[in-house]
This record gives sequence, C-alpha cells and structure tokens, in this order.
Amino acid sequence: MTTANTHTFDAAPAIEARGLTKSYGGRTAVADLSFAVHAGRVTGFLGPNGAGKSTTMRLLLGLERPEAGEALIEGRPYAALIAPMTRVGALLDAKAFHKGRSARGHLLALARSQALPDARVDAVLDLVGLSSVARKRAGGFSLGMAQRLGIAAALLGDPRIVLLDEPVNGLDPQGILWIRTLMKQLAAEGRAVLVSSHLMNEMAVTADHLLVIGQGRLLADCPTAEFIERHTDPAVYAATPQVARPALLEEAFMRLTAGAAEYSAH
Ligand SMILES: Nc1ncnc2c1ncn2[C@@H]1O[C@H](COP(=O)(O)OP(=O)(O)OP(=O)(O)O)[C@@H](O)[C@H]1O
Repeated sequence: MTTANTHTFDAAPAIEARGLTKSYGGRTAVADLSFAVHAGRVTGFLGPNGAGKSTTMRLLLGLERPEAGEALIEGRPYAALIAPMTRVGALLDAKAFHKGRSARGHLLALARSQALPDARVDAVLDLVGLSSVARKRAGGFSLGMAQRLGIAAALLGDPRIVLLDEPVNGLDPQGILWIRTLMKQLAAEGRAVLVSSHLMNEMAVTADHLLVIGQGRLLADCPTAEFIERHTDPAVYAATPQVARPALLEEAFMRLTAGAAEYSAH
C-alpha cells in the first residue's frame, strides 16, 4: 500500500542532518552541522581525531540528543521509524556483543528482538563469511572477526541505509578489500552507505562522495574526485596522471584539516 506520506519520505535524502549541535561539558563536539547523504553511493565521512564523526553517527541513530537541530533518516527522526533495523543498520563498536554468546546466538537474539526472520541470521553470517564459526563464542573472536560480526548485525534487517564507523579498523589487507567490495556492492544495490575512516587510500578508492568535518563543523561536502582536485596543490595535481590521483586524497585532506586537528605536536 502506498500513501502520500510514503511518497514524501521516499523523496527525502536517506540521511539528513539539519543544524546538528552537541556539546559535552561545555565543549562543542558537533556544531551546526548540516548535510545530506544519498542512496546509491558510498559517502566517506572524514575528519581528524575528535572531529565529531562518532558523535554525529550516534545523533543520527538517536543514541544522543542534540542541543539544537535534527537528524533524519528517510525524513523521520530515528525514534519515529517503524522496524528501524529494516531502515538503517549500523556498526559503531565492533566489540558490542555479549562475550559468552555464539555469533549465531548474538544475531538470533537481535533478530528476534526486532521480529526479523531467523533465516536472515544465516544469510548475513554467510554474507560476512562467518558461517563456519557461527557456533563459536564471539568473545574469542579476533578484531577482524568481530568487525565482520558487527557488519552482519548491521545488515540483519536488510536496511536501505548503512552506517559504518571505522569498519576497516584492525583488518588485514584481505579484510579491507572485502569491506571495500561489500560497501560498493551495497551502494550499487541502491543503498546509502555512510562510512567513517582514517585510511585515506582506502576512502579514495571506495567513497564516491566525501563529507569532511573538523572540530564539529562541515569543511567539505562534494564528490571525492572534486575534493582531491580542489584541495591538492595545483602543480602537483596537474603533474599527477589521472589514474594516480586517488593517492592525492591524503594530501588534500591534510591541507584542508591542518587547522582542525584536536591534538598536534609542536
Ligand atoms: N561521551 C562523551 N563524553 C565527553 N566527551 C565526548 C563524548 N563523546 C565524544 N566526546 C568528545 O567530543 C568530541 C568529538 O568526539 P568523536 O568521538 O565524535 O570524534 P571522532 O571524529 O569520532 O574521533 P575519532 O576519529 O578519534 O574516533 C571529542 O572532543 C571527544 O572527546
């Protein structure tokens, strides 16, 4: 059944932040942040340590309340979503599971709490390559396995929007390649993927679009190729063959965020 409302929400961006503001103990973590994240592409969320990326993700997921502004998922605040895991899936903290449970037990408990079919558990275990260890205690998992389990949990509800906070942290090259391929596949299926990372080379080849923040403020919101062109030394950019330009992202990022690092040595 379609309603006028459904149509309105489908037209909304997958994710929208409008004037989001949050501080802790008088210190601003996110300041008047506005952006939209669209379906069908991987959006990289970049910023130096302490820039406010995780805080923004928690605000989007309704885990924190903003002092001002609003965070919308397909046009609604997270708290107003019906069956939220079927709308948005997130990996925030890979180790956020009951250590004594098996991987399958953890996912089954999650699925049942959201009235999702048990069959989804086996589907996502297979998708992330954990089927063979599904009955093993998740507490004994390596960081790479825990990341995969966290991604399985994020995808459990087959959501149209996926938020991943540093999903490649601690992964070996094979794992990093796997996540890159998965994120591109999710976007190609028409989903919105918002991913934070400090690995510039990885973001350069994965993200179609970048949101860059520093000290809680939006510094850039544009396609990755445009970001590199705009923020690289023009002479270096011109001298670099097109195929090698993704490697310039790190330099572009450093130039843009030079004044926005939370800590720096002098
Ligand atoms: N629960 C909290 N209590 C107090 N301060 C917090 C809390 N969460 C975040 N902050 C502060 O808010 C700012 C933004 O932190 P946040 O973790 O969102 O940044 P980040 O961009 O995700 O950083 P990183 O790249 O290091 O993970 C930092 O100054 C951090 O110390």
